[in-house]
Amino acid sequence: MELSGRGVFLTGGAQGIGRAITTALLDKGAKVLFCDVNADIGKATEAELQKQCGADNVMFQQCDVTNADQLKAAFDQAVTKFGAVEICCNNAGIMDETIWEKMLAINTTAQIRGSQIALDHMRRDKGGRGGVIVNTVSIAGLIPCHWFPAYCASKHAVVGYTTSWARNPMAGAMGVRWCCLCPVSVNTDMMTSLQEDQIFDMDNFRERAADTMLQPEEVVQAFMRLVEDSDNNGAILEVWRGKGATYRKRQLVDMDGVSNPMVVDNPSQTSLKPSDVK
Ligand SMILES: NC(=O)C1=CN([C@@H]2O[C@H](COP(=O)(O)OP(=O)(O)OC[C@H]3O[C@@H](n4cnc5c(N)ncnc54)[C@H](O)[C@@H]3O)[C@@H](O)[C@H]2O)C=CC1
Ligand SMILES: CCCCCC(=O)/C=C/[C@H]1C=CC(=O)[C@@H]1CCCCCCC(=O)O
Repeated sequence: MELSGRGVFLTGGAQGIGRAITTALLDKGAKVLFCDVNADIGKATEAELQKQCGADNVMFQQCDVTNADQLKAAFDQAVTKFGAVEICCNNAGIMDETIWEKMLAINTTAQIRGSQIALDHMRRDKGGRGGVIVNTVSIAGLIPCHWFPAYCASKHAVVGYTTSWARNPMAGAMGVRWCCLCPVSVNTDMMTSLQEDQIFDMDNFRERAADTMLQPEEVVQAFMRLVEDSDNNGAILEVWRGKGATYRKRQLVDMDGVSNPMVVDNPSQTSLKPSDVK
């Protein structure tokens, strides 16, 4: 997928992984509306990115993703500003077991709602242009993690949701691809500001996390692979330090959309192209 001129909607973009993704998309010529609950950091990021990439290409909107009306209004603003949204990144997330219901509302419910809003807008069978929805999950969406059971559950749910839509028999007609971005620990505020009571067994976690920590830019490279490779749908892309990004699962698709999916589990098969699919 060529990114130049594409409209993007991204949540949780004021800092961390969301900001890094926004910056990389702008560098490739896309136009991004990012939202965040934190207005101070959001506005400061907007000012910096507008200076770097042009005031017309990037815009911030304050939005609490757990508020359905605010989320829809922010998405609609991106559509109005750019003409269409063809890339949607549901990225906002928190890690705090003490407020697990709020965490599920942000990490799971809002990512599902954001996906539904994007699908309604993008689907070709209802007049849209098609597109790709990337949900920022985590390795914690794929394996059990004793440090944060509720966080882990919030992420597993998103993997189930995202990959289920990818398997929809109407996927080809809808022309919308679905992807899960699954990094291990990343050097962002989420990790550096983590307090003792927010997870279990913190000392053990810190030891493990320190050994595996990625920089946001490494996650961005994986994100770009998901978005730019129009041949995949239902992709679960793991990102580990030292190993780079590896597909756990994806479906190869026809060039014109997402028909004839073939599930590929073996990373050695991931160089297959749709023409290889029988
Ligand atoms: N940092 C890490 O080690 C990893 C993070 N992730 C995931 O990556 C995503 C981004 O996290 P990071 O950039 O690391 O964290 P971060 O804390 O640096 O950035 C998250 C952003 O989301 C925003 N946000 C939080 N609640 C919100 C709400 N209700 N409405 C709108 N925005 C809200 C925050 O204000 C912040 O700007 C999250 O979904 C997280 O679960 C996945 C794997 C590892
Ligand atoms: C290889 C062990 C890494 C464990 C610690 C870690 O890096 C955790 C990072 C988390 C921060 C936010 C997330 O979403 C990350 C979850 C990653 C879970 C990895 C669990 C791996 C294991 O149990 O061995």
